[in-house]
Amino acid sequence: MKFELKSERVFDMIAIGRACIDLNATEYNRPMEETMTFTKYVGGSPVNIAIGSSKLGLKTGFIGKLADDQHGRFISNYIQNLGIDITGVVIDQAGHKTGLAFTEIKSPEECSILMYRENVADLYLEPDEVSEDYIQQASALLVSGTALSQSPSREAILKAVSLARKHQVKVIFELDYRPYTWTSKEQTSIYYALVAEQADIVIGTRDEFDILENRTGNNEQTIAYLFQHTPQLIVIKHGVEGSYAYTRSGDVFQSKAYMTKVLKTFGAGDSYASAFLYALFAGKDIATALKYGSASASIVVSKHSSSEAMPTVSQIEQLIAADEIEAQYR
Ligand SMILES: Nc1ncnc2c1ncn2[C@@H]1O[C@H](COP(=O)(O)OP(=O)(O)O)[C@@H](O)[C@H]1O
Ligand SMILES: O=C(O)C[C@@H](O)[C@H](O)C(=O)COP(=O)(O)O
Repeated sequence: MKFELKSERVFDMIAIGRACIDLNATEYNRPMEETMTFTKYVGGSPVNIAIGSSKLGLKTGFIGKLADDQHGRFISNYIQNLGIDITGVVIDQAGHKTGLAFTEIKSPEECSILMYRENVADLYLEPDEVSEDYIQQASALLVSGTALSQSPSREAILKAVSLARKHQVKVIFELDYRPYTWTSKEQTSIYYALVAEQADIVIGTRDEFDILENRTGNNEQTIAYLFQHTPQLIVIKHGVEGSYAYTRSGDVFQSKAYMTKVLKTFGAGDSYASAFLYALFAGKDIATALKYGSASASIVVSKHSSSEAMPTVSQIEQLIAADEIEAQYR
């Protein structure tokens, strides 16, 4: 079964939200207190997904506010060099800073992120900086949940979603829950529900869907709730236990995670989303798209970064093919 995402537009997908800096511990397998050097990468879930999709061949754009500083210019140059359209990028004029994420890699199982997100430029995107002309040039708009955490970014996102719906641009909502940017779970749930109920595709981990629903639930309860509204496709990830896709027509698809030598666990979600969406755009069926997402995540968790490590189509296909051959001998 397929899910039609592609339409004849200038861009396949425009992502909206944050573009920041990841500083990943260079000496890993130790606590951050003992880490002396960090390697710099572009980071931030929505821009990571744009980077991954662009690397796989999607025509991608990005809407977001960047700080008018060295980090902002690094991000802008990096994504432009990858072929991501930056027409929708706005440069902050009020002295706000680029968000930083220091990542601690204590062991492959024990990773954490220390985020510096006070007065970050991305959360100052104004509604009037979101262009209707730009959004209508895309087949799909990818929205990050974190961008709903504060005004004026919150209103900018709500405007983008409403413009997308007006112009039949498919809305993909990546829940991307980062607790430190929110005041309360109650508040998160209200804004998450507002966008999830208007989205075509909702992607998140089981824990993130619990945040959306403000309860500890299960996948059956989630789909019963969301299919009363606009969503057509719901993807629920369960970490190493694999992931599920549910369609409004009642089909359920499942993919296992592809086991690998894990270096760190972060980056899994963004690489998963970019390859899953790429596969849908490429006309693959949903079951195959789940494999692409899972294989892509497996590749990224074995590497040091989230953005730079995003795989190519052939790396993903080789991993899936190798696993299928191996399965014959299991
Ligand atoms: N340790 C792992 N090894 C291989 N694949 C993994 C691992 N952890 C996650 N994945 C893959 O990445 C996907 C997303 O991971 P998950 O942890 O659920 O998302 P997030 O990074 O958004 O929290 C999973 O469905 C799985 O396919
Ligand atoms: O999203 C951020 O601001 C930080 C990311 O760049 C970081 O690499 C990360 O946490 C990736 O998250 P995940 O893909 O959801 O694991």
